[in-house]
Amino acid sequence: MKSDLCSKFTICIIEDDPWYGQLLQYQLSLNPDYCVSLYTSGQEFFEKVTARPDVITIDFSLPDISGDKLLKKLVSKYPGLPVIVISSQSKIVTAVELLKQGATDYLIKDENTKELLWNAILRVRENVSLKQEVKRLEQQLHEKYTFNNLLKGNSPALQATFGLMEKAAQTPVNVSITGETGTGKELVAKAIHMNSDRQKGPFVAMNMAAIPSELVESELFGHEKGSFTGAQGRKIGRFEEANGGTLFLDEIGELPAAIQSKLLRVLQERELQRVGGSETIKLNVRLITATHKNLADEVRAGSFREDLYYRIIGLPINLPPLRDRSSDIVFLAKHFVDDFCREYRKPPLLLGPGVCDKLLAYDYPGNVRELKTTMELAAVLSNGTEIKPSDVVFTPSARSNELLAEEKTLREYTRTIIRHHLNKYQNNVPLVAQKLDIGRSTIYKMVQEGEI
Ligand SMILES: Nc1ncnc2c1ncn2[C@@H]1O[C@H](COP(=O)(O)OP(=O)(O)OP(=O)(O)O)[C@@H](O)[C@H]1O
Repeated sequence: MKSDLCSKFTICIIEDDPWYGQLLQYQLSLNPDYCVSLYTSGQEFFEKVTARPDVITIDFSLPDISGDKLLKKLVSKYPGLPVIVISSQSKIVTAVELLKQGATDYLIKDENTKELLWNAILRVRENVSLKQEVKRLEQQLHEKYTFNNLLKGNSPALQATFGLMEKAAQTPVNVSITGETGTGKELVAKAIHMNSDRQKGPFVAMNMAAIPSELVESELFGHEKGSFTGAQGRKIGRFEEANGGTLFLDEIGELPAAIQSKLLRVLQERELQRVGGSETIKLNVRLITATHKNLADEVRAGSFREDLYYRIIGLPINLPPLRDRSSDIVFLAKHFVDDFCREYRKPPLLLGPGVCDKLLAYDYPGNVRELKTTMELAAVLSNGTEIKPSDVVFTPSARSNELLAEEKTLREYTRTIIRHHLNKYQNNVPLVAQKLDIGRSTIYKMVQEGEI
């Protein structure tokens, strides 16, 4: 690339006064990392230099071309190249004009020029290496956030999800993600954001179920000082925080009815007013929602607004539970163990005989999150070079503990379990009977008798 210059940091000086030019060349060449060449006119520079230098210094008053014209030519030939103008003119307006046109620095010719130029070039180098570092980090970030790198697994269901995520990343359409807890809904939302043209904007996540209902409105839309008791200062809401990026609303089914209409209005009008405020804030936010509920059922039951449902549904992505994508289970288990060993600098661990069978026999109510913690614990418990079945411990889920603590009769437990399955499988009685390994007639009878 730099064959006509050299492989070091290349500096071209364009200066018609040979004595002054040589002085600058000598001074800069004291740095062994620099390769400095001198040209006495713009014409000589363009004739001799074909490769892009790292920095150019130009004399403002050359005989063959004015400083501003030369600057324009250099900026258009080498976009982004640092150009330092050296001039005997100390007029501020000239300096400002040249800086506006793309000069990196403007130095006055006097007894301090050598030192000022030395420092200006050090700054340019610092800037160049910072830009390279940013580029490298951006590249790394991009690789880190590719779908394959974020979401591990080789099941056909996950591959199909990648196809939908690709479509979502390419367009600004709203996205709604459904799936049981721990299936990776937030990860999918983040991956879409990081692969969309909003990747440099913020990704803001808010879980509706985690916020007391009386605070949801102010969390989402912000508030002005004094707008309600306890509002001691202005608060910027999550919508405003996410401006220019993506807002991920988890557990959208929990959104209080009173706020649903305000959310609909904000989405339709793409602007909001903070609670207690009158200023209108324009929004440019991509919305991704998630829920483990069946929102269509919520609409039918009257607890979720139909118009809001159609507004947010956009591109639907369903993440199947982990137990229904068994080919991901062992793949993910291995991935989490490898990750854990790398992070804690432990030698790699194999999955020993019997581990895969044990992993595949379990039903993962907590999905990938549960598998992850189970495998991390297995890696901690393991004493040798492999994980044994006894290292894989499935902790009873909080849900089942809670359920047992209720101390119901067996009949009541049966009813609860059947009701849960009917809700989950949209009242598909044959499927529920098959899942629970009971006769369909048992279910029909309970329904008939009003027990369910
Ligand atoms: N395919 C996957 N590959 C790697 N890690 C995953 C995958 N799916 C989920 N995880 C991990 O599982 C955990 C749970 O994921 P996440 O929080 O995205 O799930 P969720 O569906 O949003 O859960 P919840 O409904 O409880 O909010 C996270 O640690 C996430 O990194």
